[in-house]
Amino acid sequence: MLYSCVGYCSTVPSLVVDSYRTKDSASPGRRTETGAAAAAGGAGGAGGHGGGNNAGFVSRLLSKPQPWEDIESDYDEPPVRTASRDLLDTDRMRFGGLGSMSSFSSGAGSKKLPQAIIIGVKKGGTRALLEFLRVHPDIRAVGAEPHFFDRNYDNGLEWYRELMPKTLEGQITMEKTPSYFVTREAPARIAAMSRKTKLIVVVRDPVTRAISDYTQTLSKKPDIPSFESLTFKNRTTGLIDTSWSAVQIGIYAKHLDNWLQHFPMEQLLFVSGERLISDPAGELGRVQDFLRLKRIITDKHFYFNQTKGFPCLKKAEGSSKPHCLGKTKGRTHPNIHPEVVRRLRDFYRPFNLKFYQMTGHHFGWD
Ligand SMILES: Nc1ncnc2c1ncn2[C@@H]1O[C@H](COP(=O)(O)OS(=O)(=O)O)[C@@H](OP(=O)(O)O)[C@H]1O
Repeated sequence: MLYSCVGYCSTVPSLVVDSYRTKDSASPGRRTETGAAAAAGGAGGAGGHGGGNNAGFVSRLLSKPQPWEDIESDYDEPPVRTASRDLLDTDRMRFGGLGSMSSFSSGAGSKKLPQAIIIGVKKGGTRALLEFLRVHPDIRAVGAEPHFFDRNYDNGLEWYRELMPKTLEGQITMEKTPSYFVTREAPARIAAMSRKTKLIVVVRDPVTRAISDYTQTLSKKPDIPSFESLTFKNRTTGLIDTSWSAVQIGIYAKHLDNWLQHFPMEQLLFVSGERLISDPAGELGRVQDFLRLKRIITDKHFYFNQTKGFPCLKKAEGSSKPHCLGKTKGRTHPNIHPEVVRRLRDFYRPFNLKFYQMTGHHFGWD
């Protein structure tokens, strides 16, 4: 199945470069990224904490108001273009994944708005989670990222519903668009669709996540400045540049606070990106419970592929063949100087602690 990204592929990366222009392009000075991707403890679910006082806490930790609107969403995933209704058939054909195709061609069932959405985080492991979930017979998901609640909202809910695969009674419709988690308008928009929507967030150590994010951009724009020069506002004082999206996305407590203004914590599930790699069946068990589905996806569905270095499916949905994610998932990260990693860890520590407190779960990043 071929994807295209009309209207985004060309414009989105240039936004990234714009944000780099003010930056120094000093040499990378890369050595090793330390402490990254360490397997964390489990993941959090309902914690019952409201978002009331968190904004004050987070803003005290940040030196200035953040330009949330500028967060770059340069994903690997094929986005759905801003489409008029007559483009929908083409879009349907591009929604890779046998699930959407088989639902489409079978003609059975009807299209429904999603009852559950993977809202983030970028580079957290969102594709792996969705691909694994699609194995479940009671889940039907869109392959591409609709970006409805951030970029395509003006197309209206009917446009969005049309993108969905057909489902039968009792089946859950899902999509994933990782940029929702950092989109200020997304919580209110999703709540306006349905206050009952279940929200899943795959979170990953924010330092590793930032490096992964940078690695992705580097793969597309090899001339960008070094990770180090983008990380600091002032290298000598060690002041972190929180306006750089790779840094900003990892301030999970701040983004979560925005969601808690519109959804109770019980409707959010936090999946550990680290555990999704070290124990995919365990995390999938939690997700199936959260979605009130029978635990059908178990450790029998996974094997560890030594070449890939990640868990893969023994049989992909609608296929009898083993399936690993593509080569844009599980890239080799550049070595980052340990001092830079340490500074970033120090920066994120209070936000991480706040996030653990809010979710009622310790993710083990510190
Ligand atoms: N099973 C499996 N196979 C391959 N990759 C896996 C898997 N599980 C989690 N991951 C991690 O997923 C990271 C990419 O995250 P996302 O899919 O959320 O990226 S994106 O935001 O949609 O671009 C990707 O990040 P990088 O390693 O930095 O490439 C992987 O570490």
